[in-house]
Amino acid sequence: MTDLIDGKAFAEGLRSRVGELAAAFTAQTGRKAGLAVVLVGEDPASQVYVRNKGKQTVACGMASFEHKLPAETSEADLLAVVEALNADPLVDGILVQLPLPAHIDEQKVIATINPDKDVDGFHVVNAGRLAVGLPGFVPCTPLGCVMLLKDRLGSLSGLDAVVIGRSNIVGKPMAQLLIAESCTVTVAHSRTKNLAEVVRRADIVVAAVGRAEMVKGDWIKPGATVIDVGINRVPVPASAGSEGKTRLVGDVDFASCQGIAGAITPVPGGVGPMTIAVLLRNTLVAAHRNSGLALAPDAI
Ligand SMILES: Nc1nc(=O)c2c([nH]1)NC[C@@H]1CN(c3ccc(C(=O)N[C@@H](CCC(=O)O)C(=O)O)cc3)C=[N+]21
Ligand SMILES: [Mg+2]
Repeated sequence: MTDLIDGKAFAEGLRSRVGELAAAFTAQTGRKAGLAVVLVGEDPASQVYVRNKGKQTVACGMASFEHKLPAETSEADLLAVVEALNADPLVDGILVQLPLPAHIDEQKVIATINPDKDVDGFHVVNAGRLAVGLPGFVPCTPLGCVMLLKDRLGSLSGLDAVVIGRSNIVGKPMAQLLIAESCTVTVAHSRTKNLAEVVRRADIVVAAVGRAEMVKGDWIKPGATVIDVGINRVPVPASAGSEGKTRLVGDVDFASCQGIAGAITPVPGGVGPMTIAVLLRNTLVAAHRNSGLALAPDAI
């Protein structure tokens, strides 16, 4: 039997703890913890995420500041918005929605965010802190994955983990976090030889390649825990009334893992909701640090 890892339910629990601590923060400081989200352009998927983030931020008792800028916004104007948010004492966390339009240098924008407001954990200072084991902000998706893994497995020490994907946003920080949990970590990617065989060694598989249903059930060691980070919108197979319809699938072929994996995250309802919940958690941590207030490291 393959268990379902219910990321949606876990994320709800995390958000309710964040909500309680956010209320305590407001009682202590007389203000709400604040998250600013900057969206450049009109990408429909990005608009959905930004709207969900805004709603969940408010539902947790935090302040949401949304900055929607036209697709033609110049890099200089975007940098000026980020600098204004850096200087705003009501803004604890800043998220600039990626990807940005092609005429804007993403690295330059990320480098402009104050690392202590970088709740995405994308700034090189936070990547460096993670790499050397200093406290800092950890990217939300991989941190959410580790929370789900520890909830399922307890200690991860000594387990073989294979991360498929080497992005700065998921694959690399995921590998760092799993090393910190004392896993034996392999980072596989599009050039990996014998990928199926490499994945077959894993007790933990984290799929973050961005290719719909690429990881097949016969790549999975029986009983392994499978975390699917992929969010791919694919056309629904042709049938009456299905024209133009799409559905979300992960990077893992979910159906073929049934009866083989010990546990698997679904898409939707797995890692996605955790990403937003961890973002709110990081924002609350930022609010405490930036106000000089203590928050126990294991409080959330
Ligand atoms: N600076 C920045 N930080 C991000 O964290 C960031 C970003 N840019 N750009 C876009 C990606 C994508 N992302 C998701 C968040 C939640 C879901 C999520 O909640 N997904 C739901 C389904 C949502 C749906 O139906 O489309 C689920 O998996 O159940 C998905 C994707 C954050 N991102
Ligand atoms: Mg890759």
